[in-house]
Amino acid sequence: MNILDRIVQSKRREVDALRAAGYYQAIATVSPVESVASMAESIRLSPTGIIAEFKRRSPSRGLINGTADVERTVEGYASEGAAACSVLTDTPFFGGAPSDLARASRVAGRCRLPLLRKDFIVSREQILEARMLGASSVLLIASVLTPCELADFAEYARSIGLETLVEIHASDELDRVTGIGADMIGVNSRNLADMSTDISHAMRMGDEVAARCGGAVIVAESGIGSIEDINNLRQYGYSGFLIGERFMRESDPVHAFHVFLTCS
Ligand SMILES: O=C(O)c1ccccc1NCC(=O)[C@H](O)[C@H](O)COP(=O)(O)O
Repeated sequence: MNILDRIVQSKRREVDALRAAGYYQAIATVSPVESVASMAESIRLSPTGIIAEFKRRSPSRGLINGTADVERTVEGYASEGAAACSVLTDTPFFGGAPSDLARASRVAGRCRLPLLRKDFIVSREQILEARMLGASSVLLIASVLTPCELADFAEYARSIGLETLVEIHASDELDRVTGIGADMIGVNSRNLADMSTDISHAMRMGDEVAARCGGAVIVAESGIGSIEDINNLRQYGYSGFLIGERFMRESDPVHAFHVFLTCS
């Protein structure tokens, strides 16, 4: 069992427990946070295309940043030119929480910054929760969902005003994601079998994804470390760039973002 299988197994248990405790019924009665701008459109119009991620820890790196404040970081990412922010809401593996998304959405709403709920979605309830907490999009990971679940979750997200970033790693997953109306297709350069990250993986897949994406925004995910990486990825059809560790590993992620844009 690789790390993704372990995370998804744990997530299914977590969702079952929350359902049994009546949590999802309770949040369905709350008024949703006003929805913010389209993430796909924001990436298309953005000079940077960067989706800056708030990630405290990860299975591959352990603790990355135990002190950064989510509101201050999201506000700073927005003012430095991020096209969108990704907020990890998984607790056991990434040290995040749904409350991080709620806090991020307070500042994101003010600066019209789209937020991605970055989690391991295995049920419609998590998608509704994302909407209630102020996300404008959710991540759907193709390899952990059946074709029916993938199509159903994409349709459900759309029906409640959320966009989808549908993630693949290998080109044989492309067949499953074309035709479900994904707003964005992400290619994750992290190999979850051995945790290695190599952005040339995204480069190799770029042309094929671009040819078959049906107009979706194409996002390169993981392992991006410099503006040069971004410029290289752009040559292969990418216009969105999901970056976490490069910023979060510094004590001041906003300053790291600024330096990345101006000095790398
Ligand atoms: O980051 C991990 O170790 C990880 C392990 C298992 C599943 C997912 C994982 N990461 C999620 C991501 O996709 C990244 O947070 C995101 O692409 C940003 O990557 P990076 O810039 O390399 O932090």
